[in-house]
Amino acid sequence: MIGCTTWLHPYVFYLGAQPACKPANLVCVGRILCQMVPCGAEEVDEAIKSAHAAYLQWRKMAGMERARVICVLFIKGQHIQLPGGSFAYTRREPLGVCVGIGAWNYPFQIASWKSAPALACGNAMVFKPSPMTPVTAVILAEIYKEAGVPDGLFCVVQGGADTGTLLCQHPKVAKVSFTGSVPTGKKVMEMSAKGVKQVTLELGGKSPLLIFKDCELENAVKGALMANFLTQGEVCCNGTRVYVQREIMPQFLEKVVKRTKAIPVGDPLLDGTRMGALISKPHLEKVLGFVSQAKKEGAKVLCGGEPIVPSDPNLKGGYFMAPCVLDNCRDDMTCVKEEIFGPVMSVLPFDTEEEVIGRANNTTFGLASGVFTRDISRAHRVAENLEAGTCFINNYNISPVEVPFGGYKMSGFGRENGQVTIEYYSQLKTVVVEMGDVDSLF
Ligand SMILES: NC(=O)c1ccc[n+]([C@@H]2O[C@H](COP(=O)([O-])OP(=O)(O)OC[C@H]3O[C@@H](n4cnc5c(N)ncnc54)[C@H](O)[C@@H]3O)[C@@H](O)[C@H]2O)c1
Ligand SMILES: NCCCC=O
Repeated sequence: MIGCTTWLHPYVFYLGAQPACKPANLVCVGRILCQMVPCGAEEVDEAIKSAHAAYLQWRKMAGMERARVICVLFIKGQHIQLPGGSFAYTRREPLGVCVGIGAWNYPFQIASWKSAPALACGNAMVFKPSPMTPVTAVILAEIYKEAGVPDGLFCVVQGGADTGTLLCQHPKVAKVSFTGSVPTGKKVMEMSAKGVKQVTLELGGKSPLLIFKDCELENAVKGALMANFLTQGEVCCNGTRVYVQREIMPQFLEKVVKRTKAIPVGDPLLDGTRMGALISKPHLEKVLGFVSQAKKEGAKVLCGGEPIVPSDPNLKGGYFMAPCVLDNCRDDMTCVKEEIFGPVMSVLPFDTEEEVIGRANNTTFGLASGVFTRDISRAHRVAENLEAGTCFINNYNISPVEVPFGGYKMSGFGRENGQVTIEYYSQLKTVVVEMGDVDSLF
């Protein structure tokens, strides 16, 4: 299998174990979508070697040539004039074989956000999806192959922590781009440090959303729902700490609860559905555990927070829950401090701008943030003062690929998307050119 675009060990992957079933259904109702055996040291080594062989050809191609198969961003160096007509220039060169390790919540998007800029900059990539979502990275490999990406340049290896460890420790790997939780991110950074490999870390969050009394309330309510319930709340940058200025709290809660109760939960392949099942039974139990803990600590459940069985008998056994709004929250509660990664919104009152900024920043995370206000000066002042990699003004969870995305503090470093990504998938070579004689001291 060396040299193929998709790294599929014959014993690794059984796609379509139940071909009559729709994938989303299979995930929803807990039936088997596919089975796989994790890649071990031998397969990981073969995948990296095949990626390296492809890289040696790919790196020599001009951007225009690579653009025939992948839409290449403008990659350019600088010209620097020196005394006496001499000059220097810089070249942006690829790093080599990059590793991508993905989380389960946005499996196709994560694989694309990492591999597309990596390949565009002239690198190869070996990608390991989460064992919870092994399929879509393979589909991406097939798309690349169809587009003309050379064999071996984008390889998919399957597996969990052990396979991820082998990838991070492999001496031929130049960079690891990781998306996942903070504890795993720390391990990835530690392993990469031993080999002095570059790292990008896209980690978890507990982002604040600030709603001022001068906001357009309907938009703020819609924004709060987008910030909490998109993709069942399994979104790293969700604004799950919703700070609402005290004067508008009653109206806000009434509207937010009414809309939350009306969210259609069920089969995500149906047009009318707005929320599907959570990723797994243990994850559902973990999210429900956060709701129980919140109640014990004094929060009031205004709606949701319990498992639900949709009326469609095909969905029985799926990991569905009713989206939840928690009132009476305080900053010291577990539901306000920890990432829940499910459809649970914690609402907290505030009085002044200064106070709420201090509270919003009082966290080790710093992935995203949001503010709803009609006051343009306040909006930009708040955006400047919030310690987060993104601040959404009068909306939430907008992530087009043209716009850089990434964290502050323990939410990670490095950026994905936008022109700046080039800096994270290339290295700068300086070439100094002497136009006169050598002025030697010796
Ligand atoms: N910032 C972002 O862009 C972003 C995007 C999506 C998800 N996330 C975060 O991801 C988390 C949820 O995803 P998860 O549960 O899959 O995270 P996770 O950390 O458990 O796993 C992420 C990936 O790391 C692999 N892995 C586990 N142990 C490893 C090890 N020791 N060495 C190398 N690889 C290892 C896993 O197999 C998986 O592929 C949440 O915290 C969420 O906020 C962040
Ligand atoms: N909006 C992109 C979020 C990816 C993280 O979960």
